[in-house]
Amino acid sequence: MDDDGANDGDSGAAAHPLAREQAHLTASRAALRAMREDVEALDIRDVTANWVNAIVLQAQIDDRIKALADLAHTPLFFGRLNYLHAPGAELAEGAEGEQFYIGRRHVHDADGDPMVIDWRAPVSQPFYRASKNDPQDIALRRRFGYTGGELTAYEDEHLSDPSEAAAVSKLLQQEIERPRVGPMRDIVATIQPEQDEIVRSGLSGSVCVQGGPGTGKTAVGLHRVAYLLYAHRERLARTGTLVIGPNRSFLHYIEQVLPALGELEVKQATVEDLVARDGLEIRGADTAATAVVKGDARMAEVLRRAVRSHVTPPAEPLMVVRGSRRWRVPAYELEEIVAELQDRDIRYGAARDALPQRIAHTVLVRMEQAGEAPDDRVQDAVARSAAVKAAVKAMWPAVEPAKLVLRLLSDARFLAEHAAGVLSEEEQALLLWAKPFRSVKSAKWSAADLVLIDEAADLVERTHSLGHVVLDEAQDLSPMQYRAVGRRCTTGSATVLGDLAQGTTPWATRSWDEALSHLGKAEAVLEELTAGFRVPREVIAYASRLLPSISPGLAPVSSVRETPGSLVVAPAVEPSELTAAVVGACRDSLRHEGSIGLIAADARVPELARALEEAGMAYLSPGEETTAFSRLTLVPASLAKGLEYDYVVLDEPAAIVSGEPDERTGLRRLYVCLTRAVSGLTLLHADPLPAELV
Ligand SMILES: Nc1ncnc2c1ncn2[C@@H]1O[C@H](COP(=O)(O)OP(=O)(O)OP(=O)(O)O)[C@@H](O)[C@H]1O
Repeated sequence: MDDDGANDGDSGAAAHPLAREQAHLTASRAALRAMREDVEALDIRDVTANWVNAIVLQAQIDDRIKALADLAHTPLFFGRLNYLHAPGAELAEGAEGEQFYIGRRHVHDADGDPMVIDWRAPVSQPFYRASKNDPQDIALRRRFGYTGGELTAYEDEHLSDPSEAAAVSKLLQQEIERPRVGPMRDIVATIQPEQDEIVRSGLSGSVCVQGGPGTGKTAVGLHRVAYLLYAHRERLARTGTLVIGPNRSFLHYIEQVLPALGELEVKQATVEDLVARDGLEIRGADTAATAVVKGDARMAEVLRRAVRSHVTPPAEPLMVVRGSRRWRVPAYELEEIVAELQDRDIRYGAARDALPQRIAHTVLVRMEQAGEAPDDRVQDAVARSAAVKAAVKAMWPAVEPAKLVLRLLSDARFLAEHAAGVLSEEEQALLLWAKPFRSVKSAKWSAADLVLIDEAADLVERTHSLGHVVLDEAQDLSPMQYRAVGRRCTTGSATVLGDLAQGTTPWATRSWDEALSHLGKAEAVLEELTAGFRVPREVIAYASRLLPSISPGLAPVSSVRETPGSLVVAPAVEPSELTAAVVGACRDSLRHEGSIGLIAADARVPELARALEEAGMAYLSPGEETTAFSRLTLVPASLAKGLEYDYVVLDEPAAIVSGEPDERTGLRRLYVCLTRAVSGLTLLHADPLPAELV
């Protein structure tokens, strides 16, 4: 057999393929070390003009050194491709094939020849996409297996050999099934073809991915950012990228993935972070009914009208005095200027800034007509004169966004004036505070209020737009929140990830078309992921019983994990015995390798926390990293979304359902909780299980 035929064997013989691959790994590591040493040896004393430059340059060098680190437990390369012909070369008869090792980052030798190719490079793409049906000029695809940082196995596919049957890769399966501990990790070695298409889709277009639990949406979103930064590094360094997730614990859970891929610059935030304003804290909460109205896209029209209502046509002519002369601009001319600015598609604040010069220009025209020869300085002086300033203030006063929203929520007449024909009287009543607040500072703003203020702020002054935004768990956003995210990528593109069946807010997304239009990305391409990488087949089948009630029409996930015995539904116990039974189930689960999540209705969490403490079992909060000391996390149902654990113990499903304002939301919350397990789910209950599950 040749180089590519044999599989495992002893690495003693230098000629053995495995030994040769190990030697390439050793050489690549040495080359990476040399690259790092080159950077470390840079002496910037002579090239920087001042200390600011020096600090900036040194920071860049430090980042580069960090990026060149060789992490002992992350394989430097995980695959190899042998092309039939040299890629890019004319596919002429006799053109030579080439061989590439695919890894997390580019490594070259002292001559600059590549030893490892970045997974994001175009030549790496067939590693993810080529198949027997479409070999993409690949003769051999080799996957490497590692044990504790050592290269110990490999597996070959001869994609262009018609005599070899297509087979499921064992190494791939093992990698997918590796137990989970700690934060989320990257999936560069095993990105699937349908995922890769999303990861590598172009920067100019937006993509929306509908996918059931565990289909890799979050993973795909993060790898897409890494890919875009590789393919469009300069542009995105200028314009910026952002990943938006539902809450802090989720962001903690995913925050390691991009740095592990060498990308340190990507910001992560919640929607609340985006709309946060200095000096305004969230101290209030809305009822569901009020929050629904505040999150409705029609609020944008109410705000638009309210902002524009500040423009008042002039009642009197304007008189500007210069030296011994007085210049008069009649009211109708001022009105024309105002009308012209109102018709233009510019922000309220920008129009206000333009107004003094417009008025001054009119005065200048008059001066010229009278035979004077005023220059730009005269125009500036007129624009800055007290008379013009006063006129501008009267016609186009400054609008403070928070004050405007304060007034809308406190002043029934002001609200009615701008909501007439847009919101019903009942809806207006829901918006008004029972006891109005006096000032922006003392008001108990809710999360939805800050989104309204953000919308108002954008009417006054254009929000800064980024180059690319990834929006995860999008299904929970209100239309007004979609707008808030959308204005942060007006000039860029977006990747929207979500699952309609996991929407647990009263305003949850009903259709992606609708959501994308609120986001301002109606042209986004809708993709669907259906292969599940997290939840074992038995467990996802059980959870999918809820689908007809929570999201009719959505196809169930088909799991790639065959784990017999992964689902245990314990018989009902007496209510007084439930907590003890749950603690016992946690103890049993801890006998397995990996992380354990105890998920319970929020209201049950304090009691379970006490019981765990009494039993002497240490536990973590969601998003906290598992340690040698504790692998058990106590998860309130409201924070379970997006997270995963090897083994999940699920406490009292009926309480999770009844913990939500309505039954559909309750069942959706339960669906989220049922789909967090990678290897096993144990369900304990005293109350009857929801009928939909039985
Ligand atoms: N191609 C893959 N190879 C290996 N593991 C994968 C692959 N795709 C996804 N996974 C793993 O499957 C798990 C679920 O992925 P992820 O959290 O991205 O799913 P999701 O669709 O966002 O789920 P949810 O809807 O529950 O938030 C993660 O552990 C992820 O690393």
